[in-house]
Amino acid sequence: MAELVFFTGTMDCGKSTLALQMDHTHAARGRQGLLFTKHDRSGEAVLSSRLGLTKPALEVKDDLDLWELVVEQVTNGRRVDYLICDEAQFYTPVQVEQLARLVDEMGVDVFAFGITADFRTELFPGSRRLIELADRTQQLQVQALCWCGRTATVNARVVDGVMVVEGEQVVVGDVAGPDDVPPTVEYEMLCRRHYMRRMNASAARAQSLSPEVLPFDLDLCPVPSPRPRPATVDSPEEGVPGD
Ligand SMILES: Nc1ncnc2c1ncn2[C@@H]1O[C@H](COP(=O)(O)OP(=O)(O)O)[C@@H](O)[C@H]1O
Ligand SMILES: Cc1cn([C@H]2C[C@H](O)[C@@H](COP(=O)(O)O)O2)c(=O)[nH]c1=O
Repeated sequence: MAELVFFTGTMDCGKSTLALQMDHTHAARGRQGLLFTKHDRSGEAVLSSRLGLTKPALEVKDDLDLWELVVEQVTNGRRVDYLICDEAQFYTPVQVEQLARLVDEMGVDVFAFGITADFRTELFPGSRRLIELADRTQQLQVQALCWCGRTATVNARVVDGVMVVEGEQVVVGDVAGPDDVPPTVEYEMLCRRHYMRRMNASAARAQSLSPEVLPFDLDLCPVPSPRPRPATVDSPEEGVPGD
């Protein structure tokens, strides 16, 4: 039975990598699929993973009718067993409905990948529709970490080093690496607690270095280091005082 599955997680948790892996696995068994993406960081019509894999994909413009496209392919004699849909948060709700119809009426498996919420913690319209319609919504196993070591659940936007909570919903961008010079807009994954306090790594570091701050201010420990301490499964909060 064909399925509509939404694979989701924060930015940088491996969604595009999984998308390419699933394509590989299904293609290796002789199934035929189509790859779609929208606004990939690497440019138009490409599906790219931070692990270095890339593959050509069809760019989903707002006016693209996914139902029509697949029906046309099948009418022209091409087999379409599955669709890989990356950056699905950017698809329109109508396009998500077209994907659901392809599952139900054409028996095509649809594997969609995307983040659920934007930098304001509000759902993207495409993700909302996917959550509403998917047969299954699956959280990715690899989770990004906040600078404090907790599991990150929010994608914060950082402009010129400062976390912001207002602006356009869509601004294509990347997460910063430990040694990167920050570009104007970048994203940083935070736990809810530090998102609510507007405390990204650089803000926490700046506060901890301020002479006005008492050393026992519990909010400021630990000082964020370039590489966050991994949380353990048994005691994710161990050694993280202050919250
Ligand atoms: N040099 C590396 N070695 C191992 N893993 C890496 C490396 N660079 C990035 N990653 C991993 O790649 C994943 C991000 O992959 P990607 O598919 O691009 O994420 P997403 O599509 O969710 O934003 C993260 O889990 C990250 O830990
Ligand atoms: C939070 C947030 C993200 N985006 C953009 C930034 C990236 O280009 C993509 C997410 O890609 P990834 O493969 O999951 O890393 O979404 C945005 O436009 N607006 C936002 O609020």
